[in-house]
Amino acid sequence: TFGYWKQRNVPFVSPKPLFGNYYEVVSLKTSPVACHESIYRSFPNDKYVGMFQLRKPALLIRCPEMVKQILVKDFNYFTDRGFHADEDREPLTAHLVNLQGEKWRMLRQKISPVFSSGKLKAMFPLLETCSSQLSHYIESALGEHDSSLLEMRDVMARFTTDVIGSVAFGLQFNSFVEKESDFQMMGRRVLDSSQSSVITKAIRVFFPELFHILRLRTFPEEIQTFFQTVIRDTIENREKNSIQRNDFIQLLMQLKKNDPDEGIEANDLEITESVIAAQAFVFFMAGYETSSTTLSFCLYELARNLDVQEKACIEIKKVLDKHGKLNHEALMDLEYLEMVLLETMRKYPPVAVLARICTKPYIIPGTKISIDPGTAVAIPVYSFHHDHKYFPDPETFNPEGFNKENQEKIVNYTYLPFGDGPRVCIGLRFAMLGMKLGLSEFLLKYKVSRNAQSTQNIEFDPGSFITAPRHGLKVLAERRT
Ligand code: HEM
Repeated sequence: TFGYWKQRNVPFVSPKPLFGNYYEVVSLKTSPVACHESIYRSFPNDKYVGMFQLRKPALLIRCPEMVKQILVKDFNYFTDRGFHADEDREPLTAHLVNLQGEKWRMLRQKISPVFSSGKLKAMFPLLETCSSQLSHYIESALGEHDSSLLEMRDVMARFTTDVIGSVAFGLQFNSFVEKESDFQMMGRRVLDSSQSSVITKAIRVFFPELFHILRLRTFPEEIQTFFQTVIRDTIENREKNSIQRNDFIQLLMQLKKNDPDEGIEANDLEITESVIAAQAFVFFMAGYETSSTTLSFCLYELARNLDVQEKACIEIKKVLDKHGKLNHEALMDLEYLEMVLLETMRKYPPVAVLARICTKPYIIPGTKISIDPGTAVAIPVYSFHHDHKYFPDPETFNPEGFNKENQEKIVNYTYLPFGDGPRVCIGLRFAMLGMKLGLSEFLLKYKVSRNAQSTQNIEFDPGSFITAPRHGLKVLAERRT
């Protein structure tokens, strides 16, 4: 196995027996972000580098043109991520992120209209409720005090749990009131970053046959039962009582009934209750941590860059004056806040590496190098975002990098927080909308800054598959006067 790249004359990183180049990751000594970053930096003159994800050969891409080739032009050779769904034993894993080939294509085609701008606009009132709960919470956390040290990862996790719970599951979670709801607890268990969980996930991705033989589970059975029961009860309740609500569940139920709603194309895929449960589940899994870490990284940076914070706040007030409230149209006008969010995801892309797997024999364009089906491809988003070649002064937080003039200068396929091509994040617009709403609600009323107890430096969590701070993000919050 370890001769794979040598035989092909591809530069590669020397692997360790059994663990390949992932020993440090699996033993939680380093984060996946740091591991890929170190490989990316060790080969400054190469377009791609061979590596081994445990025993599986993988190609780490260093050249934007090749990124385009893989994500877009030659997508037909790289349709899957190499993650696995086991519909029979673990129906909750049969979701958009994991599904492969034709099944993924049909589902994506059916589900895409659910995220259209018209549908998102109709969902907006549900988001508004969550954002007003956010400011009630901050208000009570501040109480009589002028300022208070807040753990922003926790605050924003509550906000995004409420947002996604409301639109994906049709439930009011009240995460700001309850200490920890069953839902939050289940979510936390799914995202468990302990070593045993990391090892199980690694076996699932890199040794799917072994995973199956050992009858391992992606997560405990009660989690499966919990999410399925929540969806079943919601669907039953809505059908029985003819309840209509502008949320994802409603739209997915419409697909189940095969309602000929505008934009929804017919294909052979049957939308069952189990399919709905898996999608609602993945909207939560894919949307919750990504959005909440982005919001907390953003507030951490705003606490360090007070000029940026003031500029963002002035814009929010101006837009509020123009529209009378922070409605859907107002959020569309928040151009500077959008730049702030784009810069946050440049510095801290939640998904640090995009995964693809070669699905049919492929020759790297312009070479004679052949790649076999099953070979993994890793696109190191974090490393592109931190490469001086593409982003001058990458460690400085500077939203101006995304003003109209500078945005045009960004080299294509070097800025990829939501991925690209047919498998680009389906929740992109929804995520931007929710994050803008949470941030503008917050910044309108509160200021963030630093003191000796606030987080000074960020260390990434080695057990997390997304770019997350290891010890939370504390900032000082105070009321605006
Ligand atoms: C800041 C927030 C978010 C970020 C940074 C983010 C990022 C990403 C990235 C990088 C991918 C992989 C794209 C690729 O492989 O090319 C992805 C896929 C996906 N995301 Fe997001 N995401 C966010 C929020 C959301 C939300 C809110 C939802 C749902 C409500 C969502 C649902 C999905 C789904 C279903 C996929 C799989 C798409 C497919 O394979 O067809 N994401 N996301």
